[in-house]
Amino acid sequence: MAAIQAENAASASATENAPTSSISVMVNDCSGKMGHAVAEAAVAAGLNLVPLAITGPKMGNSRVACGGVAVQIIGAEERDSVFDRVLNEYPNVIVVDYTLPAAVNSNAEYYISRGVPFVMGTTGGDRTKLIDTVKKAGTYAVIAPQMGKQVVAFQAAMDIMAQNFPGAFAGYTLKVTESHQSSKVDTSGTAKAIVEYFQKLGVKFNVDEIERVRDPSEQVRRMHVPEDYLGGHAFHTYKLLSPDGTVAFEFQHNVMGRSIYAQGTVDAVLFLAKKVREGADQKLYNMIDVLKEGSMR
Ligand SMILES: NC(=O)c1ccc[n+]([C@@H]2O[C@H](COP(=O)([O-])OP(=O)(O)OC[C@H]3O[C@@H](n4cnc5c(N)ncnc54)[C@H](O)[C@@H]3O)[C@@H](O)[C@H]2O)c1
Ligand SMILES: O=C(O)C1=N[C@H](C(=O)O)CCC1
Repeated sequence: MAAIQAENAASASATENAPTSSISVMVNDCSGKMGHAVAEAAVAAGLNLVPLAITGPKMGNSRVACGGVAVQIIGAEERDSVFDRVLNEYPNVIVVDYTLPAAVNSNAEYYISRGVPFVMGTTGGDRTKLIDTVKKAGTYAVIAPQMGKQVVAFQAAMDIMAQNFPGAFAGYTLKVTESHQSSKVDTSGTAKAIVEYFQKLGVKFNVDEIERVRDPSEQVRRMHVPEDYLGGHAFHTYKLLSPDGTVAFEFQHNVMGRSIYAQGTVDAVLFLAKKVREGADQKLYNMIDVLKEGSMR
């Protein structure tokens, strides 16, 4: 730990005067694709990146550079000792979780047990249990399957339409197609969230009907994903058709790379740090709450 801290002291000086350097953030797992993007964005924004992170069980014992900060990656089986060290060194730490669906609920329960505020960007798991557990614990958290601010704005527009015009599209059919990098193990959490709005609008559709495209050649040929982004993209198309086939709607949001999510996650961390400092009554937030606060960079 001392060696890593010494190595990071030099790079930390670059962010010494950053207005946000007082906010310490631990990104689990910054050796993963999204976690690494967030860690780099956090350092670039002047946050104090904790040089320790948790990865999958028995997958630790490595180091990863994030924006010039060397982070020691330790397996989840050692999380108690890791958090003992982190909480001693960074008592006001905020944790960011970009792990895997299988870890969502247990990781959230662990952060709650250690009393740390967290931003849960990982999708999947038992979302009802996740929300209920955090609500019951009263832990400060931002939980969202989509951290890209502009996509969240689209989500909010869908939410407003569903709240104001429930049943407006009753009888319409819906086709949802999502394409992500072939390594993505779950169905798009964003698509699942958007489907809930269409359901409130009266459309009969189940998340099991969402078409997942994961084959790279099909993604290039059919979805027109640029080859450079086959390893990191999120293309979503929603097609609505009236019962008599004479009225059609199509909504799309296509993201290449991970920058939009990384920037949104940093906004979520800054937002949550403010709520913790203020001792806000509300503890559990989503990304629409972050957008509504308006204090985004
Ligand atoms: N909210 C958003 O805007 C958003 C954006 C992108 C990705 N995601 C979600 O983030 C998650 C990760 O995506 P990715 O592309 O980075 O995947 P990835 O496979 O590249 O990274 C996942 C990492 O989690 C680690 N891990 C597994 N179990 C763990 C555990 N118990 N504790 C700690 N770490 C563990 C793995 O070792 C791996 O390094 C997915 O659920 C994805 O849907 C959300
Ligand atoms: O790359 C991913 O994985 C993404 N996951 C989120 C989802 O499942 O909706 C957000 C988009 C990218």
